[in-house]
Amino acid sequence: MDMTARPYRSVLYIPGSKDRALEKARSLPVDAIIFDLEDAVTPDAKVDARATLKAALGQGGYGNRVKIIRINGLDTEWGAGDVEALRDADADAFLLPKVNSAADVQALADLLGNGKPIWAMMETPLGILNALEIAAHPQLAGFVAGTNDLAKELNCRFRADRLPMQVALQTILLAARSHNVVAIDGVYNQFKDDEGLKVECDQGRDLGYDGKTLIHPAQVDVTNAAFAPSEAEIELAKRQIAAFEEIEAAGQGVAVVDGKIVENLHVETAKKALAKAAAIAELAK
Ligand SMILES: CC(C)(COP(=O)(O)OP(=O)(O)OC[C@H]1O[C@@H](n2cnc3c(N)ncnc32)[C@H](O)[C@@H]1OP(=O)(O)O)[C@@H](O)C(=O)NCCC(=O)NCCSC(=O)C[C@H](O)C(=O)O
Ligand SMILES: [Mg+2]
Repeated sequence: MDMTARPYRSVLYIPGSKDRALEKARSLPVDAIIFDLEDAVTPDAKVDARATLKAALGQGGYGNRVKIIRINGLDTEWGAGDVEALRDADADAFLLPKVNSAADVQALADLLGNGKPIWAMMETPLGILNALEIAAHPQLAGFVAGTNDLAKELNCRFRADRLPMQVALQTILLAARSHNVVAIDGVYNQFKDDEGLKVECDQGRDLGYDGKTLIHPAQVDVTNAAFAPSEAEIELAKRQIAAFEEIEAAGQGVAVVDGKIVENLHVETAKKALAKAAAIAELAK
């Protein structure tokens, strides 16, 4: 299931129980929203949150943002009820927490029964080790790294360079790219620290992630900028394409731009960057 043909720079979690946040998100320049029924909602608010969220989605106003509902795990007392209550809601995908295997994805697919795209939280050691089979599930369209749960499960420390997470982050990405699945990086918990957020965004972008999950509106601008092609990247892409076209017309296969070779594959990357910039500009209209 291909949901990759659009930007996912910023993916904001909104507690499904909070009217004010559900309202606020209608005006935020995020590419996608995760309407959360899991960790952002306390147990005593979980049942009521279903109706709150269904009403907000029914009311609409989220424009071209991708709408993803994160349900509670199917092994909890709320998971199946979440699906029952929201199966027909106006959402683009359902996000399942703590996915360990393709069988977990299939269990949600069976419950949904409507073929809706499924996204998986990648946040357990077993889930990471089974990333490839999870990505291969025909209904699976997106991965979200759950770096808080992963840190808890691994018993690793939070570090600015996320060294203990690298194997997991890269495994998620390898599996996603093997099966045309969207890959979104985990949250940055210190939501008032723009500098630290930028460092982590840049690392996620360097690794190849499509975007980052956010917990607060203050994180949107830094993230959108980090996951968009920069002016310099756009300018370079245009020069690479032009240079390659020129040498190709002369019957050659390798151009040189700024002292570096440019071959067919680099042109593909350059064209992708321009297409992404155009898609971002289109979203802003
Ligand atoms: C972190 C927060 C609890 C902070 O809330 P608060 O103190 O209310 O923030 P502000 O007063 O600064 O809010 C300013 C305005 O912005 C709105 N707001 C705040 N957060 C959001 C949001 N996420 N989406 C939309 N709007 C939001 C407030 O309503 C204020 O609006 P206004 O009144 O008009 O000025 C809070 O930000 C929060 O609850 N964030 C979400 C936390 C969350 O979703 N957690 C679960 C996801 S993270 C996770 O589970 C990761 C994964 O599973 C893993 O394992 O890693
Ligand atoms: Mg989690």
